[in-house]
Amino acid sequence: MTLVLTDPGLLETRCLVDGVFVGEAVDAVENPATGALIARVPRFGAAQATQAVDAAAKAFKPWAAKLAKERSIILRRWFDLIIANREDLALILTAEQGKPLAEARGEIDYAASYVEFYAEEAKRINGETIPSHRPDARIIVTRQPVGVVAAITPWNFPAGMITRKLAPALAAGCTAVVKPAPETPLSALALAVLAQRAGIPAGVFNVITGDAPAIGGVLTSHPAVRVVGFTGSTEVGKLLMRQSAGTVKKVALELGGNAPFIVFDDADLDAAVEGAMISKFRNMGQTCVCANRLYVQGGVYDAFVAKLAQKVAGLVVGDGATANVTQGPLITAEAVDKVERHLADATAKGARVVVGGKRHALGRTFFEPTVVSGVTRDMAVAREEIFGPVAPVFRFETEAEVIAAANDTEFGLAAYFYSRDVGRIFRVAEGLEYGMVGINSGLLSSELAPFGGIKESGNSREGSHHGIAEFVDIKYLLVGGLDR
Ligand SMILES: NC(=O)c1ccc[n+]([C@@H]2O[C@H](COP(=O)([O-])OP(=O)(O)OC[C@H]3O[C@@H](n4cnc5c(N)ncnc54)[C@H](O)[C@@H]3O)[C@@H](O)[C@H]2O)c1
Ligand SMILES: O=C[C@H](O)CS(=O)(=O)O
Repeated sequence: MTLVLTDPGLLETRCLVDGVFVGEAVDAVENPATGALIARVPRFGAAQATQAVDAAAKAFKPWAAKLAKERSIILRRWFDLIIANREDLALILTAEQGKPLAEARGEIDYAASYVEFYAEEAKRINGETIPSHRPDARIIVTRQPVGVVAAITPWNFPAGMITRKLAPALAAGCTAVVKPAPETPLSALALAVLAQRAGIPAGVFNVITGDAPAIGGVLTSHPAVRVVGFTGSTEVGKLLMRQSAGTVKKVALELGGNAPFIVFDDADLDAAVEGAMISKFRNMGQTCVCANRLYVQGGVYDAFVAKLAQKVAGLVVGDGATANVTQGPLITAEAVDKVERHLADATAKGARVVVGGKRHALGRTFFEPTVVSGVTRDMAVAREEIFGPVAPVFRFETEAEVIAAANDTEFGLAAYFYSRDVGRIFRVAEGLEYGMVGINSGLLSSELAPFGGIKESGNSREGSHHGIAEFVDIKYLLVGGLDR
């Protein structure tokens, strides 16, 4: 399906370095639903990454010197332009990432909400005074922008993961170099076009595509880069952390997940099924906060599995650009292979496919939305991020048992549970070792809340006023001699 935009200028295929779109079209960007070539983007490497960082370093002081209100106005203009171009941005996103258009529109709204929020937060990066320990001196604490930020982002939310870093960074007065995922660079480049139109000055926001290890090598070692913001797999996050040690950079990590989704006997079962559907099947199961393990208490296990399977059977698989499609393709054929491996492992160890369970008749990167029951902790789906449309349902009997099972992972990003018992709600919420817990809800992401994980799911928070902390240095001023 040809990409027809109201503003063709948003299909930018060059990189943005120091306010100029540059680079030759080399690396293919393909539609995961059809395999069709959408565009080609530059294959930049270390040299161009260095140029981008140098441009960001040059732009830092003038950008930081602007009044907070001036940055706020420019960011608000960027927000207005994103909303005004929502449909084109959603079409680009669906074309390169595959999610249904309705979800892509939702992601553009979500991405824009961070720009809107931090356009306001820019004016509230306050300092403080602290009662002094000396009569002749005063203690002042200020918060100043760190400088150049490197942002490396994933393919599953190609717009939201950009603005969730860029908005607070720019609001704080930092400048940035963004390396988007090779599967989905066009959303980042379209956002860069709109950022330029909004008046974000040359060098403040740079986007480079190409050789990830070579670019990452520069972003994690260049002395001008103060913060490396990374959203992606835990494996790559650990690598970038190691590479950043040489120059003691702050590394803000948003990594993988393995979310438990727990349904107690006292839950509102229909609400739990609804929550499981959105938590599991949003973006075809390709989100870091997807329900990865569904634990259902014995008393409602069979009823829950039956209700869930009925809902899953009603999902419509197809090209995300087609109306009424609710499940698009997975991002690559390799992603389908991984899902197939997980299912084969589970069924070989005794799990039962209740609905779905195989590659979709559409072929290529399409997979049938699937529910498996009788799942046990020795199966790969209990330990690994599935990142596909498969809902493995475990049975449990007691509260203590399920909290222990839910915490039995190196990950700690999101967890969910359904109960209407207030004592249980507090016991389980406090017992779960996760950065975020959805209680009687399968969706918890908002720009108003601190998004992030613990353990090997990451160490940073994005969104809310907490999201600024990654991009400012706290400076302590002792003002003495006040008695002379
Ligand atoms: N915690 C969160 O907020 C969050 C959000 C979205 C995705 N994720 C996680 O991201 C993963 C899926 O995304 P993905 O497949 O793009 O992850 P990935 O780690 O493979 O890639 C993420 C980014 O890192 C880049 N990259 C890969 N190797 C690199 C290297 N050696 N040097 C520099 N950059 C490198 C990639 O090009 C991409 O831009 C999942 O694990 C998912 O859970 C987490
Ligand atoms: O995949 C990770 C994203 O952070 C998902 S969400 O849209 O923020 O929930």
